[in-house]
Amino acid sequence: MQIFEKAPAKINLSLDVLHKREDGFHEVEMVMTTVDLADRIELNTLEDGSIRVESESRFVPNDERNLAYRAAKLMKDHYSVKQGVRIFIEKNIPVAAGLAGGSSDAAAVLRGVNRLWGLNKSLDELAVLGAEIGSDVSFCLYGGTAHATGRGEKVTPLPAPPPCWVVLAKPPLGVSTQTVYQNLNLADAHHPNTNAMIEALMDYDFDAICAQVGNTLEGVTLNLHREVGQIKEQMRQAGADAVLMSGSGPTVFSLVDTDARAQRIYNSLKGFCTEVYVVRMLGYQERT
Ligand SMILES: C[C@](O)(CO)[C@H](O)COP(=O)(O)OP(=O)(O)OC[C@H]1O[C@@H](n2ccc(N)nc2=O)[C@H](O)[C@@H]1O
Ligand SMILES: Nc1ncnc2c1ncn2[C@@H]1O[C@H](COP(=O)(O)OP(=O)(O)OP(=O)(O)O)[C@@H](O)[C@H]1O
Repeated sequence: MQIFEKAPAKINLSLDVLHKREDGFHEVEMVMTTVDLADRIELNTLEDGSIRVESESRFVPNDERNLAYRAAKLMKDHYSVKQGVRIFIEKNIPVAAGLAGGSSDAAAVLRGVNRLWGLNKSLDELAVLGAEIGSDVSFCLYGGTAHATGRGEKVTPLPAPPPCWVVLAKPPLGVSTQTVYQNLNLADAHHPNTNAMIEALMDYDFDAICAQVGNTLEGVTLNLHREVGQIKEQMRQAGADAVLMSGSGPTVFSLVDTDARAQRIYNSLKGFCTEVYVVRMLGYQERT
């Protein structure tokens, strides 16, 4: 049997870090949404019980370090499944970019092997397993737009934002999420107003959403990599309605409500960094 799953990237419209916890993770409060830049996952049953990962991308590991492999292994062990799976990842989301590419691949594999192996588990049950793989995996399982708390694994759905264009630009460098959290000094960090962002979504108010974007981790990555600030400035000058770094970075996104301005921002960045995308906000839950 063969099935396909779509694994969309996420952006953090709002990311607040509250405090460091006893377990080393940080308590966060985030508003996240999916965008139409996605990896494509192909799954085939392997009757010999093995798990294999393949990708044409040279940036992703093809062994147990791959989050997609870990997702399949977790499902196989947890539900005592005899069959195996070949996972092919068509990698379209930039790696180590702050767009949750690996987490979304893992979530797609959880959903996919659930179907492939006929397990019929609920998304809520899969989300509990997903949290063992990474903090963003639970959100990626549901997709859409959501409020995420805890270390990111407690997910409550929110209404989709009004349709708009999202321009994504990643400078040619990767960022380790762990390093960014380690370098965060909460005493002088910026804290976005999460409640105001949730209200803006409830009101379906694009201007209010743009006014409320904010990310506590942005200052850390800006200090580490000046390219992030340069991209932000370039996007602002080209007419973006809102500009923010996603997750721990280094990808910066802008929100724009006309395609002409989205194109202008895209053109202004093309000479500056090679990985630039103009995509739609998905907002609602996207499957397969
Ligand atoms: C930056 C975000 O992507 C925003 O959506 C997430 O907070 C990070 O999610 P993720 O990449 O799935 O992160 P994980 O794989 O769970 O954790 C990677 C590392 O980031 C740090 N980490 C992550 C999440 C969190 N709430 N607090 C943390 O301090 C920890 O040092 C952890 O070892
Ligand atoms: N399927 C995968 N796709 C991409 N990276 C993977 C995958 N599996 C493991 N990795 C490893 O995970 C690391 C982080 O990659 P990823 O693209 O998920 O980062 P990210 O977008 O910054 O994630 P987040 O936004 O959740 O912090 C990379 O160094 C990569 O080697």
